[in-house]
Amino acid sequence: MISIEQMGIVLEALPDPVFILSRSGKYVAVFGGRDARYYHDGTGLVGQNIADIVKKDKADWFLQQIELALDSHRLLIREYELSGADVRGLQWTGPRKPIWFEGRIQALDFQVDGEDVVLWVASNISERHEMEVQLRELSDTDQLTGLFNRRRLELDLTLLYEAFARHSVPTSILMFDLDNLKKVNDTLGHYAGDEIIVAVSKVCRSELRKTDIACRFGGDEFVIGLPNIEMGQAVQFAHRLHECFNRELSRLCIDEGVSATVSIGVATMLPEDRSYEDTLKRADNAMYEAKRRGKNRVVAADTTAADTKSHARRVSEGANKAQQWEPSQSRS
Ligand SMILES: Nc1nc2c(ncn2[C@@H]2O[C@H](COP(=O)(O)OP(=O)(O)OP(=O)(O)O)[C@@H](O)[C@H]2O)c(=O)[nH]1
Repeated sequence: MISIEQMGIVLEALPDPVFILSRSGKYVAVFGGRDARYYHDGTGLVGQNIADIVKKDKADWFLQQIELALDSHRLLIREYELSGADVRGLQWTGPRKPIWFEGRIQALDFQVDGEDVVLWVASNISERHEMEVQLRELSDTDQLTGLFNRRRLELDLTLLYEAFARHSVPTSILMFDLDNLKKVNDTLGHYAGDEIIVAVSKVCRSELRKTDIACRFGGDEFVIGLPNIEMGQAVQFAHRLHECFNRELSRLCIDEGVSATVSIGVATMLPEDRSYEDTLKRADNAMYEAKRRGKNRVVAADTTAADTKSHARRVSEGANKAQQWEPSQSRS
C-alpha cells in the first residue's frame, strides 16, 4: 500500500503540472510540473483566482472550459497558448517563449469549500505544435515558388466567397499564365523556365497586400484572390502587376526571339455566383481571351448582369466574350 506521504511525493513528481480549479476559477491546489525547462513554478497560484491573474479574454476562456467539463462530466481536451508573461505573479524561472499547452480537464466528484472542482492537467506541446505548423505550411505551399498551392487556394477562396455572400465584401480574382514558357524551356532549358516562374512569384509577393492570396495554380498558371477589391480596382492592379512582370522578365535577359510575358484575366464576384468557382471560371475565360488576342495583356471578364446570366451559355458555346480594359473603365 502506498501511504498518504508517498502519495504526496508521487503527486509532486508528476512531470506535467496538475491543477485543481474550482468552478469560479480559484486555484485550489497545484501538483507536479517542476521541470523549469518546460514549466513555470505554479505553486504561488494556489488561493488566487484565474480572473485576477490572467487577461480577461483568456480568463473567460478558462472559466468556460471549467464550466463545460463540470456540466458534461466528460474529459475535455483543449489546446491553448499561454506565456509566463500572461500570468501575473508567476516566478520568472520557466520558459521565456510562449508555451503551447494541451489541457486535459476532468470534473472531480467532490467539492472544495462548497464549490465543484476540476482536475486540469497542462502538458507542454510546443514542439509538437511547431511541427504541426510547419507541416501545415508545407502542405499549403508550392515548393518552387513558396506561394500557396491549389489546395490552400481552394480553402481561402471558399472563405472569401462566404464573406462576399454573407457580408457583401467585394472580392476579385486574377488568373494569369506565362506566355511562351514551352519555347523558353525548349530553347534555354528547364532551369531558365524555372527562373521565370520564380521571378513572377517574387513580383507577386512584393506587390500584394498581406490579405491577398497568391497561388501557383499549376505549371505556369497562377491565381490571385483580392479581398475588398472591386472590378475597377482589380483591373488597375492587374495592369500594374503586368508592368512589373514585364519589367522583371525583361531583366532576365532572355535571348532574342525567346521571351516570356504574362496574360492576365480579371473577374469579380457577382451576386449570381454560386461559388468562387464561377468567378474563377470567368477569370480563366478572360485569360484565354487575352491569349487569343495575342498574349501579353490584361483582359477583364464581362460583369453586367445580362452578360453574367448568359455566361454559362457563352462558355458552352466557346464564345468566351470578354472585354479588354481601357483606362476610361477604371473606377480606382
Ligand atoms: N521550367 C518549367 N516549366 C514548366 C513548369 N511547369 C510547367 N512548365 C511548362 O510550361 C508549359 C506550359 O504549357 P503552355 O502554357 O501550353 O506553354 P506556353 O508556351 O506557355 O503556351 P502559351 O501559354 O500559349 O503561351 C509546358 O511546356 C510545361 O512543361 C515548371 O515548373 N518549370
